[in-house]
Amino acid sequence: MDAFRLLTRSTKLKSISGRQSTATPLQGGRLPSAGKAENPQLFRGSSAAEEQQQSKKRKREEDGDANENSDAEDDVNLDFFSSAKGLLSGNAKDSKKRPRKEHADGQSVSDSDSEGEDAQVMDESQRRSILKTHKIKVTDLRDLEEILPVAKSEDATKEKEKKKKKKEKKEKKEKSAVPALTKKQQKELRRLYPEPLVSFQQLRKKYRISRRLAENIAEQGFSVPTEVQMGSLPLLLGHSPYSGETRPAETPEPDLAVVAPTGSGKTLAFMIPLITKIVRHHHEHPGKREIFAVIVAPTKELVWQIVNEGRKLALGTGVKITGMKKGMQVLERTDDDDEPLEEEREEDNRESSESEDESDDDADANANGTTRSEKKKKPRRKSTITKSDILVTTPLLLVNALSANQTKSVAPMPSIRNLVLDEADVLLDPLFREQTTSIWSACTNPQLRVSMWSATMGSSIEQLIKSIIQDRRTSLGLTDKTPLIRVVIGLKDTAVPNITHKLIYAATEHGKLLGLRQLIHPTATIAPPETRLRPPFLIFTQTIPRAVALHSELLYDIPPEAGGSSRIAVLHSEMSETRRSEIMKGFRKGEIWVIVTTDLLARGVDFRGINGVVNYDIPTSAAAYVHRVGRTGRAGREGGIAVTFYTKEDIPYVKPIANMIDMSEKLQGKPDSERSVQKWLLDALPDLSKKDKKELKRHGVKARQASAKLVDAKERAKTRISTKSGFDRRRENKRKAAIASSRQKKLRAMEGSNNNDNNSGDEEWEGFDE
Ligand SMILES: Nc1ncnc2c1ncn2[C@@H]1O[C@H](COP(=O)(O)OP(=O)(O)OP(=O)(O)O)[C@@H](O)[C@H]1O
Repeated sequence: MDAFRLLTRSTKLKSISGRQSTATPLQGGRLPSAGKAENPQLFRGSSAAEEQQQSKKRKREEDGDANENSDAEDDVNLDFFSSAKGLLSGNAKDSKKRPRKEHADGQSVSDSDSEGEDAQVMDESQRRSILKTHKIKVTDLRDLEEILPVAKSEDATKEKEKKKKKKEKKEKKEKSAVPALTKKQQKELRRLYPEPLVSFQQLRKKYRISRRLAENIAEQGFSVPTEVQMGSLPLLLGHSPYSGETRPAETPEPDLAVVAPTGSGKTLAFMIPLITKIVRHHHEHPGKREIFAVIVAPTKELVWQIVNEGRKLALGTGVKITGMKKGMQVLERTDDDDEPLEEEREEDNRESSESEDESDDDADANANGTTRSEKKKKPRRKSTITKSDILVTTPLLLVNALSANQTKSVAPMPSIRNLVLDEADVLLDPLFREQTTSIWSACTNPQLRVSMWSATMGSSIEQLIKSIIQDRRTSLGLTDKTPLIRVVIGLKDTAVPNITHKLIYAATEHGKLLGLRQLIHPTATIAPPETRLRPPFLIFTQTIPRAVALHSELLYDIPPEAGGSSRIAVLHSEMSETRRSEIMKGFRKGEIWVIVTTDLLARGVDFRGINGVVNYDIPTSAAAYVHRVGRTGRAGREGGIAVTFYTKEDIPYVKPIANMIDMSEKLQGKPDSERSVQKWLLDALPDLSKKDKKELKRHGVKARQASAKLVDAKERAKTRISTKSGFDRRRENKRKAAIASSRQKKLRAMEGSNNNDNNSGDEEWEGFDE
């Protein structure tokens, strides 16, 4: 027997996330592309189901004394608010008072449920323990006054007794009730411990999702829910955050803000509840089809990915999911303003054939029993009012559709009950904010629920969300108090914990190119093994011209016997939809190995087995770093690497990235000596002022900006992506110009001779070209 194994039998090489110590990506079997991830969960001790069993066992052993919870947070003494707290978070103290009742509740549910263990209700210590193990944190974001209805109503009664004499005093009293709590107490008051989803079987047994949907989930090979699914599905499917009990009819579905790592399965987490709700809606209103939910995503690539994922889940459930296209009509209008221009109609037809999903059936064509070719022949107004259940769109496409290409005010969409903002922080960023809020306010249904999802969400975004919700309530005159709940998985705004980070100083632009070549060439011996890249991988640049230039530099770097230039592609927003879609397909099929791109592919796009990400140009914010590198290490896959190059020009901007890498490695439990960012470097890098951060986010590193006006010629020369000398480049440019002018001449000469042949005689003959 291997002596080392024997010695280490009982030793777990544990990192902070409870994972086994990671080996280098060179060990082929551990590459993200090596196959299916064993477990998609990022934070785990044992599986959630095991955890539930262990927890039950512990509980039995403790013989009803489950209240001796070791969780430090339980020690908070909140006598003053005991009734409200018990109602809201059901804390340990409160459960001490009501163990029998909770037990009795759990019993009654399991008694009435014939489907066994999965349908049983967990007690609070179990819920806390599982949520803690999986780093799921649920918080009520409402104002404390709203969270404390009991305390408030008691106050109100007292005031009534005093016959409303001291109105000012009362307000003072109400206000001072909150500051009386310490920050810790307030925090604990906001914390919720909803029952997590421990297995996908529970979806059917406990939350009564449709049989077909459950089958579709299983067919896709999803066996264990990820943390974001564990935490958010019960909230959205009808489990009350206030206790372990099934949500009473009067408890509304909350608005939800979810911050969970990249690749952690957020799409599934918002799709399952939507499909479930719509299936129920169809059941209650047979024959009625209207747009029930809108999902907004920032790029077309992400829109079509969501459509495709959604369609796989909705197969056979009767739920229709449509991707928004230019010129598509989503509302019935009585005026003629929506009649599209001829070119729009053409574009619409073109996009239909370009969508990533070949089976992209137009909702109306299906509803009318017509084929796509028949549809094309018909006038558009009669055939394209979308009768889909879920519409997936970019903000601009929908705003244009609702405002007759921004010639009218945005029309309301009262049928929408659910609005999902995927990559919510970017949708609420100034770039998209106006469009997103227009869509939000167009959803006038009083029962609208909004859910917002991203791997990063700053506190300013949370504040913005709260104020939008409040403004909407005021403008629609709504009195409901739908809670806004936040679910955070792991540490907020950090990179996914299962990838290796490398920050490499390349000094100059030329140095970056050399560095990249060393990474790509499998035969290069100078490349350190842990930073050698295995395809498929993505390379990010700051601008479109830089992506194009880098692509043409790398075109011949992959040997012909391995497929040569066909293996590498460039993808950016100025390319045609068809080409973009072809490249995405080619990459997914494994025909293309490397994509050089801009931040267009930084968010949301899911290529399951990407082995690495190269930040050829540094990302423009820490959040952008999190999203870019999150294209690898999806669904818990280990072994992905993220390489970031920086040059002299980047030094003033690189600190937020270096900090982010350092924090991620700390969380991974890497010792100081193995960190890719050494402490001396962190100390030496200059801090970035708020203003500079903003500027960087908006325009990127100045020297690389696409706009010629902003950068002088000398600076631009420094950041040019090319290995050719100035002399060679000038010579080549001259040669290209000579060829072009000769072609022109020939063309003109041919046109001249044609005209002569036709006896048109309009143009002067310029003689033969030599
Ligand atoms: N329970 C699960 N088990 C295994 N794989 C899963 C599970 N849920 C989702 N996945 C897979 O995980 C991958 C990432 O999912 P998804 O694209 O929804 O991530 P995300 O959280 O939206 O990421 P991003 O923040 O980058 O948008 C997908 O390939 C998806 O099929």
